[in-house]
Amino acid sequence: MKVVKRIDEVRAAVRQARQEGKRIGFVPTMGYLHEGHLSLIDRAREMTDYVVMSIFVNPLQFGPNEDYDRYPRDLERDERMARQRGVDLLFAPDVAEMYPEPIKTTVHVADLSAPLCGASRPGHFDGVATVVLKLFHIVQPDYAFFGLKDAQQVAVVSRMVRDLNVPVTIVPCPIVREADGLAMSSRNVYLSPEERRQATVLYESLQWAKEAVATGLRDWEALKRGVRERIAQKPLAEIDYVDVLAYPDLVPPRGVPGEQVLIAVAVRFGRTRLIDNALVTLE
Ligand SMILES: Nc1ncnc2c1ncn2[C@@H]1O[C@H](COP(=O)(O)OP(=O)(O)OP(=O)(O)O)[C@@H](O)[C@H]1O
Ligand SMILES: CC(C)(CO)[C@@H](O)C(=O)[O-]
Ligand code: BAL
Repeated sequence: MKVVKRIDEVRAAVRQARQEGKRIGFVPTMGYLHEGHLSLIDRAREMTDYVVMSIFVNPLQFGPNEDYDRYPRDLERDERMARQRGVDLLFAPDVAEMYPEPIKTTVHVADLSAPLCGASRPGHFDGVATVVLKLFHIVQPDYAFFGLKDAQQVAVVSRMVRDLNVPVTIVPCPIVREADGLAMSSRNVYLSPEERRQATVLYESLQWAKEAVATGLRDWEALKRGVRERIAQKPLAEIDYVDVLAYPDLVPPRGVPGEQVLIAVAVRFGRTRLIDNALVTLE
């Protein structure tokens, strides 16, 4: 595995791989890798011949009172894990390489950026869309792999790619969970042992909601209430949002057969904000 910090080094390595006839796969991350990230590498290796991973904690997508400064970072460990899992090129730029001057051009994906995490983190998805488009232009991948743990991010990035004719195929990948159901996340390391125990309520309440929809519940307010009540039973949990929206348009569901419905939650435990979701296709 080659590790590079500069954009021109990425371009040279990818040009070479392409000349060798290889299909390019791309896995963008913010690092502090776990099995969720590594599952994206596995998928990329199945579908492509040359896997590029980026590790960049993007300041543009963090609000002023969020955890940019304390976001967990360990590049040495990440390098080891990425190499072991079969990444070909690891791109780990610093902020000055990605943003050499204050950025004047940003990407805003209307409507899809507004609800859910967009409402609690104003400007977040503009920061995500902007850095992802920059990374796509730097790497020029054929396929890019994103986890459905960030289902809204998948919707935003897919729409950006469609609207702006970016020549890349977005591959959404399933959520990887701990044995007790908690979705893997770099932020899980912030949790105290007691918070970690109570955090399983996200998955448990989503499982209940999935089951309720499968057995015919179509009253979305009642569904949200049920999820909220379950989460509220945990004393350390503070709900940010519980929402039910059609996917990927993120509008109120019509409740018709074949429609995909996203049940999404964000919950704070102390200073740690966790997200999780379930996608169900209506019968
Ligand atoms: N548990 C998971 N299962 C599948 N994909 C995941 C999982 N966690 C993260 N990903 C995906 O990995 C990519 C990089 O995400 P990121 O580096 O933000 O990791 P993260 O663990 O989600 O961090 P955080 O939860 O702190 O935002 C994204 O496409 C994200 O959806
Ligand atoms: C896609 C991404 C790497 C952009 O910074 C980030 O939002 C993430 O890790 O999901
Ligand atoms: N996984 C989304 C990155 C963030 O929380 O900023």
